[in-house]
Amino acid sequence: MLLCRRQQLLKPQLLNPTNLFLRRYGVPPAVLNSDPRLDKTVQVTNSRGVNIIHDPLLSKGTAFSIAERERLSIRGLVPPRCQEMDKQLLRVKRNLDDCRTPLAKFVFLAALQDRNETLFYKLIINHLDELAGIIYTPTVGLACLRSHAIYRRSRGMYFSTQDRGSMSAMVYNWPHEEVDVIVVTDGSRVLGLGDLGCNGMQIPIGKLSLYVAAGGIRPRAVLPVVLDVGTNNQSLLNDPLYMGMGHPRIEGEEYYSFVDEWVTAVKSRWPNALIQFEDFKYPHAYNLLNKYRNSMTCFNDDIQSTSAITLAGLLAGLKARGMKQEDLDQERIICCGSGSAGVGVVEGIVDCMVAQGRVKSREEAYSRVWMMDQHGLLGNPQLSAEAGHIAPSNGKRAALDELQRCYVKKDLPDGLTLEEVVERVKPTAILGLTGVRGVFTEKAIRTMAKYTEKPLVFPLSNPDTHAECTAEEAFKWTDGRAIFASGSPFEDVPLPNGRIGRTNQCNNSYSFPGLGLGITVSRANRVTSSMFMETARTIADMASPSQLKEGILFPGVANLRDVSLAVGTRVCEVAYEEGVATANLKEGEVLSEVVKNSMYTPEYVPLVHYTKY
Ligand SMILES: NC(=O)C1=CN([C@@H]2O[C@H](COP(=O)(O)OP(=O)(O)OC[C@H]3O[C@@H](n4cnc5c(N)ncnc54)[C@H](O)[C@@H]3O)[C@@H](O)[C@H]2O)C=CC1
Ligand SMILES: CC(=O)C(=O)O
Ligand SMILES: [Mg+2]
Repeated sequence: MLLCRRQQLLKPQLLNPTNLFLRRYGVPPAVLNSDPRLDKTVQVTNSRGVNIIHDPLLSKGTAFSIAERERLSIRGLVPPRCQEMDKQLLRVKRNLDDCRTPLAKFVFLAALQDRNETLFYKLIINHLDELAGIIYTPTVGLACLRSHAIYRRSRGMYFSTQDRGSMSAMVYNWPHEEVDVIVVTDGSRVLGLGDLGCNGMQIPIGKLSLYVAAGGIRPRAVLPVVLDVGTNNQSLLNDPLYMGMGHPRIEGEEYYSFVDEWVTAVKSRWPNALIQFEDFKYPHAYNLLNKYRNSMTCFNDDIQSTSAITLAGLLAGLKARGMKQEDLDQERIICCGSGSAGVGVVEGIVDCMVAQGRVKSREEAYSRVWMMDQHGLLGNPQLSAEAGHIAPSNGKRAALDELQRCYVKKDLPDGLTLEEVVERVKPTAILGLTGVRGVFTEKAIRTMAKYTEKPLVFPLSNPDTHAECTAEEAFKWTDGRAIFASGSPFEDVPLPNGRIGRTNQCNNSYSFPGLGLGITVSRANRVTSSMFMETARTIADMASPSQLKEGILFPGVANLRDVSLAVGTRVCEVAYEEGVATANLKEGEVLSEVVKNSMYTPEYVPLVHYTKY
């Protein structure tokens, strides 16, 4: 009886039972097979009435058709006029524009996401340029700082120290069977803002909103997670509104076995899900990546996808100066910050130089990069002593790890200041991954500009208040000659000669949505290094010659969906080339079309009620 009724409502298109429909709507194979006419242009639910209105994945607000209201028992529960999405968009945009501060906009958008995800994503996609800076950096940073104060409704899952021993049961509390992408943080290094404990939840939420809006992952297939292992942030611990565990962070073996329990639990329910590690402090970030990268589908965003976009910036920067991508070995690069992101970025650069074959060895590639940390240059302490002064780093710097040691400059004194290094090295590019405002000093940048016609100045730390310098400073100190890219958005800068100093956003938001798209479409069982290098190359090729001439390295944020499609397609190809793809391609299928067609677009589809008795 029910099936007959349902059949009347469905479009008469034949579907292959193995297609995405199964995954998208959670219809059991038995049902699908009994009704081959089901089409992905309908959504099946076992909810009814007010439960539909209050489910953000199903709700259409005022847009339910009269037929839907009838068959879903929601007649009278919404205002009488059936208003389509265009009217709703008008209303929410007006309301949004009335919000006075970025944080108020953030709260408004979060509430919209909690009411109606389809409308939320439509709004975000239509205004990506304007709204990426609200749901993502810089405003998401502020939202993390204030998360305990602006809390309205829970989103995602929290696993805390009081959940040890229960995680494999807890994962079944998540209401959705299908999870494609999980972004997980322990809140230990949130952007450049430090340890924010479970307030860090806003970061996985924001990242996953971009996974959906830019990468076309389905909203019901994403899961934001916080691992609450305590916090060392005393002001949060003292705050009566703080919602996380009220103890200092657990460390060492206790910490790693906690994460291990979570990984095991998640893999037991969603063995194919991609896990993105996000904003874990150093060295946990590396230790976790190294522990899990060869046994499951995971990557670390700060280490690996930041490396992809920064490499893309450098490769495009070469072209913007009339050189070729293959000339990367011609660069002299100072990297301020030798933590997770810094080391990840320089390793990606070295990998690329080696792959290009212009350097004879990895060691030769290391020689093109000068690494600094808060104690100055990673150099030779012996030379500092011989020069008669104690290296500023002496006794203060923790022992360098294996990767950091590769970048130590034996021919330069340890602990040299940035200005001293710039004077000696005459860099062509300077990268900031310190999380500290003002690290790029006027003297350092002016000196750099003395020796380099078009210096690449990349203050990549987030949010904008923690950038190593501002766009205005970079252009002023280089007489408008800088090629500028920052982690958080900066406005273009009008220059005295009437030209415009173009700013670029060099943020992993250009890389991770496409990576996730390619990985999930190919069902890759591993995330390989080539995926990141190919992501870089793909993005580096996207700016037009006229844009490059103006100093524009990437398509604007408004084009993130196109960037993700291009990256997703290339990553998918790499997955098949390297034999890590597990999804079967059908004869004659064109990969770019498969990827494109799999991308979620926020549209209302007819809702169908179905319960299996
Ligand atoms: N644009 C983007 O896509 C991304 C940007 N980032 C940003 O990078 C920053 C760092 O992130 P992580 O590497 O994960 O942090 P981290 O804590 O692992 O590393 C920070 C590094 O900066 C160094 N440092 C601190 N003060 C310094 C100073 N005055 N001079 C030179 N070095 C100094 C520290 O010694 C440490 O090596 C954060 O602000 C984050 O927002 C991170 C990932 C992606
Ligand atoms: C963008 C990013 O992942 C970060 O700043 O940590
Ligand atoms: Mg991050």
